[in-house]
Amino acid sequence: MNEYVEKLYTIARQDHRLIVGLMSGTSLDGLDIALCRLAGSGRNTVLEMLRFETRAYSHTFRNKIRSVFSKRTIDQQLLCGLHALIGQVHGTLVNETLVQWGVSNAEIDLIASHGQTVFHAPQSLTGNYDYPNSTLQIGDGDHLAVATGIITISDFRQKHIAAGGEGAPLAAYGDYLLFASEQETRVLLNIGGIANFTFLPAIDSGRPCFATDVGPGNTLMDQYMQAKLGMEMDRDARVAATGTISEVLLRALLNHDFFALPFPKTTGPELFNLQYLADAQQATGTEGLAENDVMATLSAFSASAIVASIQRATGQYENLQVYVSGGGLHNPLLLDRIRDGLAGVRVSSFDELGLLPDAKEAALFALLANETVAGKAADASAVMNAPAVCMGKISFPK
Ligand SMILES: Nc1ncnc2c1ncn2[C@@H]1O[C@H](COP(=O)(O)OP(=O)(O)OP(=O)(O)O)[C@@H](O)[C@H]1O
Ligand SMILES: CC(=O)N[C@H]1[C@@H]2OC[C@@H](O2)[C@@H](O)[C@@H]1O[C@H](C)C(=O)O
Repeated sequence: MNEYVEKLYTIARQDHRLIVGLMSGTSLDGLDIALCRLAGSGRNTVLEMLRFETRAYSHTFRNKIRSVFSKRTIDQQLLCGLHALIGQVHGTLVNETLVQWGVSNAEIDLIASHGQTVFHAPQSLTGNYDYPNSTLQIGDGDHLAVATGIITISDFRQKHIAAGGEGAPLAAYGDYLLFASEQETRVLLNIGGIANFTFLPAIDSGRPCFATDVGPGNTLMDQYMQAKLGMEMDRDARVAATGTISEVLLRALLNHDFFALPFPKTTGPELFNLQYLADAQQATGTEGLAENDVMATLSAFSASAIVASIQRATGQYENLQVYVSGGGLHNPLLLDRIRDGLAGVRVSSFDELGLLPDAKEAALFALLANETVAGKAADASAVMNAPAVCMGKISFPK
């Protein structure tokens, strides 16, 4: 028998597993690395985060990814090269981080690698029904397995699509398994490049859970800051806070069919990009708006889309509790606007649920790998659009 088949069998039967979850999101800021201890599976899963670190990408590496990221026309040689390069870089970052933590590779049971999304193309976005829903994450898992000597599970989104989904948001599974409460109705809002939330009505209510993308989180603000001001982000909303919202531009930004689509739905920077902003500015004659006013408006755009979606999903619910994770949690202006828009609803940081907000998505992929080796496919069947599948492909180190 292949030694790794036997090893995987042993790992699957352990009462707990040490899994390194990896996430590189749409912000391209770096690789989130979460060392998690997972016991059990399904609704009995206990996830404990032991270590977490974001390893920032170098400027050069980030720009290499940007050369193909969410673009419809690209150089295929670059895409091919990046598929291998990202796998290698992630392998090196995991090795370095484990050394830094004083953890040996042999102690780790599995790596769970999301990879880098370079294009997301649900039919609802492309309008082209000759092709199925599709999404592409690169950074091949074989490179991670060989570089680290650790069995690696990667490329989680394809099975979701094969089973009828859009490949996202996969947060639905972990959010439901770990955080659905018997009595409390919860919205778990993640504000990354794209904002998404999981709606978890109290289990006792018997109502369906679902996870959906909402629209832009930080991506438009980041893209604008990079293009116009040469900065990676509007740290602490210093620029947006000095601007004035253009109501006419805000209305134009919010006027897109995506916002009227029923839940659950997904999107990406393929739609929410600088062209989207330029079109709205042109339609409203606001091309001359000062940069801080544009930033104030983009911040209001993200906040309004988030508030409207949460209200639409939860309208009739009382005692609603919103828990926020993702980089947008660190943007005070954005958070204030969301709180103002959701007046009467408790909006707090995700760490109230016992998990570091910045680490949530990386930990989620550790949980998905745990389900794949030790769970049952049907474990999240209470969630709408969460097909009962085990996700990810398994790479052996040899
Ligand atoms: N102090 C801060 N002030 C303002 N914005 C911040 C701050 N810290 C982080 N952010 C925002 O958060 C972003 C990173 O968020 P995060 O790491 O959650 O994104 P991601 O995981 O790449 O996205 P996604 O979930 O869409 O894949 C940054 O690009 C920035 O826009
Ligand atoms: C295709 C893709 O990479 N989508 C990401 C992205 O970032 C946020 C949002 O858009 C979400 O749908 C998803 O990631 C999270 C981890 C998810 O699948 O739940």
